[in-house]
Amino acid sequence: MEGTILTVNCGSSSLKVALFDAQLQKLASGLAERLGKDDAFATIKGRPDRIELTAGATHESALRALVSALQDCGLLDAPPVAIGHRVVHGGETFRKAALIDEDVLTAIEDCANLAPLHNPVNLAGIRATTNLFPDVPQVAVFDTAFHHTLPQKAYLYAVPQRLYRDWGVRRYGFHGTSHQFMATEAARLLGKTPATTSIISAHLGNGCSITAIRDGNSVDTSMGLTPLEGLVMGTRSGDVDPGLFDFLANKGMNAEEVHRILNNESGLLGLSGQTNDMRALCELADHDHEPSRTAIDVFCFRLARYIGAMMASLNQLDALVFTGGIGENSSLVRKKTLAHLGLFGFTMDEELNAHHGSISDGQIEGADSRFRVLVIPTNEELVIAREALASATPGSAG
Ligand SMILES: Nc1ncnc2c1ncn2[C@@H]1O[C@H](COP(=O)(O)OP(=O)(O)O)[C@@H](O)[C@H]1O
Ligand SMILES: CC(=O)OP(=O)(O)O
Ligand SMILES: [Mg+2]
Repeated sequence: MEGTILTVNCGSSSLKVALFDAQLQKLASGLAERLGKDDAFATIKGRPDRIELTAGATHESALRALVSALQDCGLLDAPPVAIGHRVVHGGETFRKAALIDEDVLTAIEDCANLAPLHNPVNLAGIRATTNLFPDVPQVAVFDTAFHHTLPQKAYLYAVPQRLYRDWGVRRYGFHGTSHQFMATEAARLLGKTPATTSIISAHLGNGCSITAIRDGNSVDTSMGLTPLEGLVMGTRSGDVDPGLFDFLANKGMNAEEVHRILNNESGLLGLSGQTNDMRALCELADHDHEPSRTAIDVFCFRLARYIGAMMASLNQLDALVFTGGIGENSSLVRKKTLAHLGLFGFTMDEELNAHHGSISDGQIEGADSRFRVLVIPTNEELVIAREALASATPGSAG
């Protein structure tokens, strides 16, 4: 079949789009940043000129500008055949991608109280593309869907069960499209099928999460009710003692302030006092900036602890996989993390770790390692495009 598939990933102040052909080859991608601010702008990858956006540009106006830039490139002369949207929280309602109609929109709205930072902007993106392309099928692809196989022992918090029954308080997990892609890619690289492959997938981007995947199914993951739990992230704390809330309340802080500290001012940024950007932190650490070293140490140690914890959910481990901007690019983070895991039998090949980019199979473990360790670039957009095509035009996608 012919035609293109547009994918849309709306973040709080950014918007990422990608365009694929019907064979799921990427044709173009674009990014709008600093939305809502005076200096909002957009770019199409590979093109030097910035697309100026009006001050305070919304997701809708940015999307319109990016679509018209794609049209100027001759890539979107006809409307796409399907549009896939990343939707962060699908609660317990969505176990797979859903073709968007009024009921689905209402259900996504209902999940918004579980992800107040993410779902409302995801909905804004859906409304924007609906206005631009009213006749094109739109598909919601949920971060949480891949984790619907979590067993109860992994998703229940040890709090009164009525919190789960009445309000849906449980662990959901996120970054599902990336973890799912890792399961498929790792199986391919190992010459196996996903259904018989068990991995630990570490997605380390601005948001970070780790998932134990047993025979292709998510069986434990580090993020919980919201994308705040678990690993140290760019600006999010990950795990803290829940007693901290009390403590800060007694210091006079309200819920909003505590939320801001833990979501926006913590993680690598909070520890280093400088930046949430791992690349910049590595440079600072090279120049003996002690707080940056500390930030990297805490990040890697937390990650190593979680890798250990994920082993409890598996009965075999075919590979530990690193992905996301940090996982794919930071040899230092991989090295420091694996250094904590000698007792499990992990070893690393320094050369392979430093130069994995030139090696197509992604291998970085040492010859004597008990387990394979792989570096695999993630491709959430491809998963979204594939799901969108499959849901919008059943029978056409492989
Ligand atoms: N060469 C590199 N070395 C270390 N960190 C890197 C490198 N390249 C990118 N990163 C880090 O990856 C993170 C962004 O990851 P990415 O997956 O692109 O984020 P997002 O979650 O927004 O998609 C940033 O912390 C960035 O500094
Ligand atoms: C759910 C989540 O953490 O997403 P991101 O990594 O895009 O912030
Ligand atoms: Mg990314």
